[in-house]
Amino acid sequence: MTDRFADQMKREAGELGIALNGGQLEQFFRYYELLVERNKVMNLTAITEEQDVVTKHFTDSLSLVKLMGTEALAGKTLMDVGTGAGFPGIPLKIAFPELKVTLLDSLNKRVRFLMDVCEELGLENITAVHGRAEDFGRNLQYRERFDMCVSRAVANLASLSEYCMPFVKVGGDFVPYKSGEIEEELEAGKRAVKILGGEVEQVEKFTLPGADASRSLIRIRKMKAISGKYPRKAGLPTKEPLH
Ligand SMILES: C[S@@+](CC[C@H](N)C(=O)[O-])C[C@H]1O[C@@H](n2cnc3c(N)ncnc32)[C@H](O)[C@@H]1O
Repeated sequence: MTDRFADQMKREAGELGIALNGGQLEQFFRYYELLVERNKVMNLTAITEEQDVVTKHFTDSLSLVKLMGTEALAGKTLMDVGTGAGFPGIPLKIAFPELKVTLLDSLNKRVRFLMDVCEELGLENITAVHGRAEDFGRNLQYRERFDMCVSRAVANLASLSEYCMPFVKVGGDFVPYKSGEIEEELEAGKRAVKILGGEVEQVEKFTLPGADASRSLIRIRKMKAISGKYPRKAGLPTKEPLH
């Protein structure tokens, strides 16, 4: 691991109130190496420059603590829908080893990559599963079983809520990671959130170190059990978003 990598990772995590030890820094660096290596043969990410990976993938993923704090994450169950190359789920798992994480993606090649990463990094209590959120959300092994569901760069709020809310226990939280101006999307998605038993509780806007682009985390609390009608069959949440 280079000093530059360790310094940047430590500094940016530190600014979030997360103290990473040497083993965790090694895990982040190995993850970065695997990402770049495997990206040569499969499409995992457009961001490959070391400093950008740290800020735009790792630190961005860890920003969940801005909303939830660090204490609230210990020992919780977390579902990451449409995790792709593992964001935000894997950085959260590295930083908070006691989290119990499930990574879900509809592209099997990516899921195999995630399994390799978990094995290489020696991560425990984390599983990567292949399938669509609309199907898993109906499976009783996953339905309303998680304290938290997170998702980054997968769909607009209305569609994404139908993907994610079914996984969250009553009293738990769904937290979408969003970029840019979100007011319109929030307005358009509010009704879907309500239909699915949720309530928008807080919006945390922030910028990443050294960047101007606006990022947002939305905390949506699950207030009541979801109707058996949802999620609708695969494809419908994006084709005909609830409104
Ligand atoms: C743009 S990528 C984002 C990946 C990662 N969350 C990130 O922020 O880098 C979107 C991912 O969502 C997955 N995806 C899209 N629709 C899905 C669905 N209905 N169920 C599960 N995964 C889905 C895709 O396969 C893809 O890997």
